[in-house]
Amino acid sequence: MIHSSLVKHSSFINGQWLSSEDTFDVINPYNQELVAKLANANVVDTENAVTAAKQALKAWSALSADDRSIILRKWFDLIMANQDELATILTLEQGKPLAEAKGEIAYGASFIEWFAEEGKRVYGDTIQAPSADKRIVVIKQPVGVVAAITPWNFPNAMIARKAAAALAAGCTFVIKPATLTPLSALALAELSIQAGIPPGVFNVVVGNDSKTLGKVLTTHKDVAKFTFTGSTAVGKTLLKQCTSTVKKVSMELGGNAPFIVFDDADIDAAVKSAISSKFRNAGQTCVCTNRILVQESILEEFTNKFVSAVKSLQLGNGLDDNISIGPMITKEATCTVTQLVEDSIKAGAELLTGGNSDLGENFYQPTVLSGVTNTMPIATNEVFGPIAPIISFNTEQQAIDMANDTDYGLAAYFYARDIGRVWRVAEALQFGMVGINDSAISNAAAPFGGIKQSGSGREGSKYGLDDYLEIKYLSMGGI
Ligand SMILES: NC(=O)c1ccc[n+]([C@@H]2O[C@H](COP(=O)([O-])OP(=O)(O)OC[C@H]3O[C@@H](n4cnc5c(N)ncnc54)[C@H](O)[C@@H]3O)[C@@H](O)[C@H]2O)c1
Ligand SMILES: O=C[C@H](O)CS(=O)(=O)O
Repeated sequence: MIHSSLVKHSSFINGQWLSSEDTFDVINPYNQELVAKLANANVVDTENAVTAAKQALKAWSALSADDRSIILRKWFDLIMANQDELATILTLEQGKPLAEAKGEIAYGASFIEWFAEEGKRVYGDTIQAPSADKRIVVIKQPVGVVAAITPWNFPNAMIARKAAAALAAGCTFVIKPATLTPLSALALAELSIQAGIPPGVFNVVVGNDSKTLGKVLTTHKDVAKFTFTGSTAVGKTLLKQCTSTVKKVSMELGGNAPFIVFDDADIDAAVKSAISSKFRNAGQTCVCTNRILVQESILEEFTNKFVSAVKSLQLGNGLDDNISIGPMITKEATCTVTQLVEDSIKAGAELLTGGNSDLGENFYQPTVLSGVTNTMPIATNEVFGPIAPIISFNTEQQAIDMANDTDYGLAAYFYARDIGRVWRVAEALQFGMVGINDSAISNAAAPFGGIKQSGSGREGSKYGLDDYLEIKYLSMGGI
C-alpha cells in the first residue's frame, strides 16, 4: 500500500470524495500486491457526477478565457511540482519504468499548459450577408457537459489531454478512468481542488463495472459530448450507445503502426528510433511500432544491429533504476502476446531473441521475430506488447501497400533520405500521423489522432479545441 496525500480511495464528485462499503482493488502489475482499495461507484453516483457537471457549467463557461487560463495554469504548476509523487503512483498502478512515468506526467501537464493559452484563441467570423439589411456573425461556444472514458496504458496523460481542452473551452468534465489504473486520475482531482477548479467542473467516477458506468455516460441526456480513448472494439460499442442522444463524439482508438526502413535510411538512427517506438511502455502504446518493414538489401545489417540493441534492454520493476521495460498490465495480456508469438512461429517466423520470462506472470522478454509476413497474426493484430516482427520488402510500392494493409490508421513511421521518396511515401501512407526519420511524434502542439478504425477527432494543437466547441450562426436582419 502507498501512503501519500495524493492517493485517494473514492470517486470525486462535485468537489466531494465519495464513500462506499463496496470496494475494488488496485493491484501492482509487478508483483500483484495490493496498492489500494477504492470505493466502487454505481449508476446513481455516475448520474450525480453528470448533474454536478451540469450545475457547474453556467458559472464555469461564464468565466473569461483569461480567468480559466489562470486556474488551469495553477493546475499545471501543481502537477509539475508533484511530478515525482504522481509518477510513483502511476508506476505502482500501471508498471511502467519511473522515468517513463515522469515523462508521462510532464506530457499530460503540457496539454494543460497548452490549452490554458489556446482557450484564449477561440475566434469567430463575420460573413458578408446576401442582402444589405442583414449581418452574419459566427460565434463559438462550449459544447457543455463532457463525459470521457480512458485506458490504463497512460493513466495520467490520456485524461489530461482531454480535460485540458474541455475545461479551457468552458466545458465541465466527468471522467471514468480505467478500472486497472484509477489512482492517477484521482490524484489529478486532488490537485484540481488546490488549483481552484470549482466543484463540479472536474469529476472522477471510479468503479469496476465499466459497462454499467459507461452506459450512463454514453446515454445521459445532459452529456453533450462523449470522448473515448481505448480499443477499437470498445470504441465501436460506445459509439453505438451515443446515438440514442446524438452526442458529439471523438474517438482515439487502436493502432497498427508500420515502421518502414528504406535502403537510403540512416540505419543506426532507424535502429535507435525503432527501439524506443517499439518498447516504450513495454509496447503497450497506441502509436507503438507494431510491424518493422525493412528493404531486402539492408535487412541483414538492420536486423543484426536491432537485435543487438534489444538484448541490452533491462526487464524489471519499474521503480528500480536502469529498468527499460516493466511488466505488462495483466497476466492475460502476457498470455495474449505469448499466443501471438507461438502462432507466428508455427506459421514460419523465426525467434531471434526474447520469449517467455521467468521474472513473473506479467513479464515477457523484449522479443524479435524475423521471416514474418504481413498476414501473420503478429502483423495483423495490435500486439500491445514487447514484440518486434520484422518483415522484408523489395520495392517502395510494396512497402506502402503492406503498410496500408490494415483497418487501423493511427501512426506510421519511415526512415529515408531521398526527398522524392519522402514526399511520395508520406502522402501515400493512410494514417493520421506519420513520423519521417522520427518516432517521437507525440506533443501538445501537434494534432494527435487517427483515421479509418483508429478513430476520429484530434487531441492537442490548435485543432484540439474544435471537439469541445459548437459553432453558432447569428443572422441579424432589419439593419
Ligand atoms: N488512440 C489513442 O490515443 C490511444 C491511446 C491509448 C490507448 N489506446 C488504445 O487503447 C487500447 C488499450 O487500452 P485498454 O485495454 O484500456 O482499452 P479498453 O478499450 O479495453 O478499455 C478502455 C476503457 O474503456 C473501459 N471499458 C471497457 N469496456 C467498456 C464498456 N463495455 N463500456 C464502457 N467502458 C468500457 C475500460 O474500463 C477502460 O476505462 C489499445 O487498443 C490502444 O491502442 C488508444
Ligand atoms: O497509447 C497512446 C498514447 O496516446 C501514446 S502517446 O503517449 O500519446 O504517444
